[in-house]
Amino acid sequence: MCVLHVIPPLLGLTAGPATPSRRADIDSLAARAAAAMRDGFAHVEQGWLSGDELVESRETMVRVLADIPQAGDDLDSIQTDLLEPAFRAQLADAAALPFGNLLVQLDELRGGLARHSSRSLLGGGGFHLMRYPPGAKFMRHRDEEPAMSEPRRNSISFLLYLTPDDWSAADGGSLVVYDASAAPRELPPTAGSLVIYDSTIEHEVQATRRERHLISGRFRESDADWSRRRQEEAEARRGSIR
Ligand SMILES: O=C(O)CCC(=O)C(=O)O
Ligand SMILES: [Fe+2]
Repeated sequence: MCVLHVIPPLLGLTAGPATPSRRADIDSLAARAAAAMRDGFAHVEQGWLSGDELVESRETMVRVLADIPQAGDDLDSIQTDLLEPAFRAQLADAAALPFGNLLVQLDELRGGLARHSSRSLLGGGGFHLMRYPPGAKFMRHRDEEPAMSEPRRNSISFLLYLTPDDWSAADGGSLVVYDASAAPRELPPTAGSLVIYDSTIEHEVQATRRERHLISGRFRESDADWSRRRQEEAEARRGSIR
């Protein structure tokens, strides 16, 4: 996998605030995702991005990737700090930030998830622009290893698919999630869909037959908060068994 750290080029997208109705939608989404995660499931929100927002995000993705050398047959993952408000603040022209409006909405989502899941989510986290060429796949993994300890841990992951509208089963590239469902769940990368899951849930990507674009992001916690929360959750489970 090709991992590059880039200062994203400034592209002409405006970073207007999320509208009040959109904010209410995001809070409701956060509540539903937090409830799913509490029960050990990934949450899938179909059509989270649609219309102009989806088109603009796809165009931005293609423009940013066009400026970066590509690895060829392997999947490219371009790591950016765009989810970090401090990083965004230091950019000369904040109004021309790539993914500006989307980033504002993801800040709202982080706040909503923190409230509804009682996690002390930190600002920033990974914001990866991913491109799978035909034939690429991603082996089974977790975005956070429970056994490891680091100052900052991935807590909640999200995947936002910027695939073509006419993605079909024949195109492959499904995400397979090993969550609390009775059997692994195969989720096609439907355009504009957003998948939210606890970063410790295992998942993989089946081989795609068509170029496949997405944004893969992480909201983080400090290790101390992560460990305390895990312990409290384990105690609550023991309490409910008794
Ligand atoms: O490509 C996908 O659907 C999943 C990507 C992924 O698992 C990751 O970025 O950690
Ligand atoms: Fe992953």
